[in-house]
Amino acid sequence: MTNTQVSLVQIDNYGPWTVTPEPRREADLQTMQSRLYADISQFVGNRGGYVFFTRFDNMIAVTNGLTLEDHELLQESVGNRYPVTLSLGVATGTSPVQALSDATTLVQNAGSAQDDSRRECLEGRTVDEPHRTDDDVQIAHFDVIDATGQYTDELNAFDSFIHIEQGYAELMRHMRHAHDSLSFFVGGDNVIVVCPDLEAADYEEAIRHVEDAVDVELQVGVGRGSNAHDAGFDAKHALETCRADGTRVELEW
Ligand SMILES: Nc1nc2c(ncn2[C@@H]2O[C@H](COP(=O)(O)OP(=O)(O)OP(=O)(O)O)[C@@H](O)[C@H]2O)c(=O)[nH]1
Repeated sequence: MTNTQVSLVQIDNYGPWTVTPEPRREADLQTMQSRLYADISQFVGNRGGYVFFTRFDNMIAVTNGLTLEDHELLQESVGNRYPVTLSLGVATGTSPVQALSDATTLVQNAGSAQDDSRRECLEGRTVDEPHRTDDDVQIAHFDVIDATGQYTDELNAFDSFIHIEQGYAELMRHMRHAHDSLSFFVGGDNVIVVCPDLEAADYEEAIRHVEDAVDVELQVGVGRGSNAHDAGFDAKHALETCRADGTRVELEW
């Protein structure tokens, strides 16, 4: 059974910082946000986790395998190298949505996102040995079938983007409300979904739902593992099987 460890990463007091002493140049904010995301992705990824940029000021990570000491080191390292600091909430559970909700509550209870006195809080708990198992994390990797032929090579780049984003928006809402899962756009036509214990029929239903609602055709590979990388890597292999065999749903276990 899944036991997903989810970390909420929130930049402390970021809103006020972006306009103090006066509004900062947008390109500088975009550069800082994307470098911070890249750094956190490398730190978490080197330890087997995934982090998603989400809203950039709030990022969501799957951190099975990372300890609270790892989280502290991330805070220290970012605090030493960036003009902003991070607060972190960590929670675990069979439902990724519930785990994220608990992680969020921990950060919210420590203070407002725009409270100057709340800095570098670290709240929560991790899944530690001997409780870790090979199916703690379930990752589904969705992509749009033949996005290149349907959109990229056919429409202007912005209209392609609208189609892809519509598919993403419908999938993320449906997976959140019908299947207790967290979906994240990761570039191109790809969406990575952090799931509880779902079965092939659940993914088939979700794909049908998106096609009926917004006419975007998806395929999905699904993997399980003790951390996000292991589960996500199996999901990528399963997606390759979809591409090779023309199937819509492949589970790699
Ligand atoms: N983040 C991420 N992006 C990917 C991955 N694979 C493909 N992409 C992106 O998706 C875009 C489209 O690639 P594909 O999904 O292979 O192309 P397609 O035309 O949809 O073809 P099929 O998937 O075979 O139906 C690429 O340009 C990349 O931007 C992946 O594993 N991770």
